[in-house]
Amino acid sequence: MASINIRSVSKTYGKTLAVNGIDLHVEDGAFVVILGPSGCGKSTLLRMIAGLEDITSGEIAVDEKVVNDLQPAKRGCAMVFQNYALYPHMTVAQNIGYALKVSGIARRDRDERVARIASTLGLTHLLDRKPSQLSGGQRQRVAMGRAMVRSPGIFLFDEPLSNLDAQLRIQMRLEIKRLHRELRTTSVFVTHDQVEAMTLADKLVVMNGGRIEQAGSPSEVFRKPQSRFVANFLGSPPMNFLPATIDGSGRAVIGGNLVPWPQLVFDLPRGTRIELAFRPGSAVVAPLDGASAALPFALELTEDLGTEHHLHGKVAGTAVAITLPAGKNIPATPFAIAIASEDMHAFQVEGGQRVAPSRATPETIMKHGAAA
Ligand SMILES: Nc1ncnc2c1ncn2[C@@H]1O[C@H](COP(=O)(O)OP(=O)(O)OP(=O)(O)O)[C@@H](O)[C@H]1O
Repeated sequence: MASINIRSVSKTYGKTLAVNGIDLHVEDGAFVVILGPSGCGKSTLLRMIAGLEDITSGEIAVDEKVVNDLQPAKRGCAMVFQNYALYPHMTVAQNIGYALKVSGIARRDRDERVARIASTLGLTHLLDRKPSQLSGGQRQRVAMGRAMVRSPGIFLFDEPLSNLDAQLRIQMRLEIKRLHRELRTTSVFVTHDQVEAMTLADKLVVMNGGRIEQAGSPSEVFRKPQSRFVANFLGSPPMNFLPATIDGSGRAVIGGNLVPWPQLVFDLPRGTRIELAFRPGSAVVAPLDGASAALPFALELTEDLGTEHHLHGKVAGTAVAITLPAGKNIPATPFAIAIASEDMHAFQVEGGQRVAPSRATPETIMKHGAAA
């Protein structure tokens, strides 16, 4: 096993800045997932760790040894690709054992190791088949076996599940999780699938435009997104964003009305444009009586998904979607939606950074008025 230290790493292709000053520490035995939209630089970063791309500036160290100029084979990394990259003319056993053969390991040792790995991955009965005689999931397992056979210090996964159908994806995801629990090999896994990222990661790294937007435990990143980009990227259905303006006393105004949360006082100049944001599942139906901390909701459309209802409508002219558990009654009359103040996030329009309300004290509530 090994740790990885990435320090101020950048990569340019001609005029394209693919990776822009990344700092990242991957602890020994950790499972780090790099998540981001297409083109954000995640594969380039992974390929630089593997040694398949030169580093334009900065350094990458494995166990504190700088590997910038080290050949891929000497870095102790094994990579699993999206397209499996199996040798079509070799059997499963030969594919898995190839790296051992090349490095001169004796036949008996080789067979033993291949048999052990095949058994771990449930491939024993397929050892004599060629890749063309395997399903997508089986091929992916062979690719994993080929990576595991050299007992690398680091596994690098480049979207390994994206060619599989939905059911197989879930199955392989669980298998990768089980294998990591068993082997504890330091792993870096690149994906644009947020469910994969949330379920596999010890540490989740969200990338955008060649930079890290946020890194932390999946629940921390989900619960406390540090930027509008992260807030919008994680969660399905996505977060709702309500444009608001800060008034002279630090309170947010939406559609000409003061928001009904006295706790939400921001240390921002009057006129600053922000967005208040909440997850669809954070809202509950409330009476439209003006007494509760709730926003009037103009319902337009309801979708019944069996386990939950999706309610689409508007709050002060902005499209909003909320989810309610199946079995909850949807009022026929106009209603409001209530959201706990701690479930409300706020982001500056300028730059998209998270803004925290200044600490609400009884004095601030007295000063600004308890509108709730
Ligand atoms: N060999 C190359 N030559 C020129 N530009 C490249 C090369 N490889 C990648 N890029 C560019 O670098 C940026 C990052 O690409 P990269 O493949 O790392 O993104 P990604 O996040 O892995 O995307 P995807 O999820 O689509 O694979 C993109 O703008 C891409 O077009």
